[in-house]
Amino acid sequence: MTMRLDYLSIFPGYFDVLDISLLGKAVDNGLVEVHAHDLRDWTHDRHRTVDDTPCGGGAGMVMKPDPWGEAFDGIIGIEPDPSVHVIFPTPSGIPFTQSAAQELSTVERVVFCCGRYEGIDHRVIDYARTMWTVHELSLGDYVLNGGEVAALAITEAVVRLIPGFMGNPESLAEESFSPGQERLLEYPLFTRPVSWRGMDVPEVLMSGHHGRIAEWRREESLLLTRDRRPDLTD
Ligand SMILES: N#Cc1c(-c2ccc3cc[nH]c3c2)n[nH]c1N
Repeated sequence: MTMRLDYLSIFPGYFDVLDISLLGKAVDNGLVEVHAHDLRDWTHDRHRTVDDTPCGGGAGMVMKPDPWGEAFDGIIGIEPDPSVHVIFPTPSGIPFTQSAAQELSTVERVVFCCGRYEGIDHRVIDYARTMWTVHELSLGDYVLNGGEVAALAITEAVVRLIPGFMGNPESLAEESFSPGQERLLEYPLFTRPVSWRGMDVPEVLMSGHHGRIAEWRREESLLLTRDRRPDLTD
């Protein structure tokens, strides 16, 4: 399966980075197909206007619905298709989680709508919900200036789960938040040299005793999770 990823933004250059590193390899291997679009290509005035003042007053500007609608028509089409997943990164969205990444990794087409200013006219989201499967997702409780960075983070979390992307799929199984990990944070990692600036790798990890190593790692995960993410232990 090839996953097609579209990005709608007034800063499409943000997505040039998708041509490098592992993601670039996924593109070369035909696992993903990436298309970034400049929302201003669907404006018709001299200034290529995409924003206007908010109805009801308030600070900042709101993204006009017209360019989004015409971009949808051009990029996705005018017929409803629930197999297309449209993602609106937004601070008011549902927290993005590993399980959401897992679900999205099986989808064939994802369109990211990256807002700027104070956000996008709500009718754009309402319209998208009549046509496609819509996800309003938040990366976390902090404020970004737009949806592009969130779209990149969601992309990386999703694409790495596509079968065939990771050289060694077993490495996915032990990561924090992986299914079956009891929602435990990953244990501390070490590699050579065994001694570095007066600090040694824990002896148990050099013992070759797999049972004790597994026990040490689980205990470390439990301690870390209890200390940093007690919410995961509920
Ligand atoms: N996802 C997400 C976000 C955002 C975000 C997303 C889109 C826009 C458009 C204008 N400002 C934005 C902030 N802030 N914090 C998050 N976790």
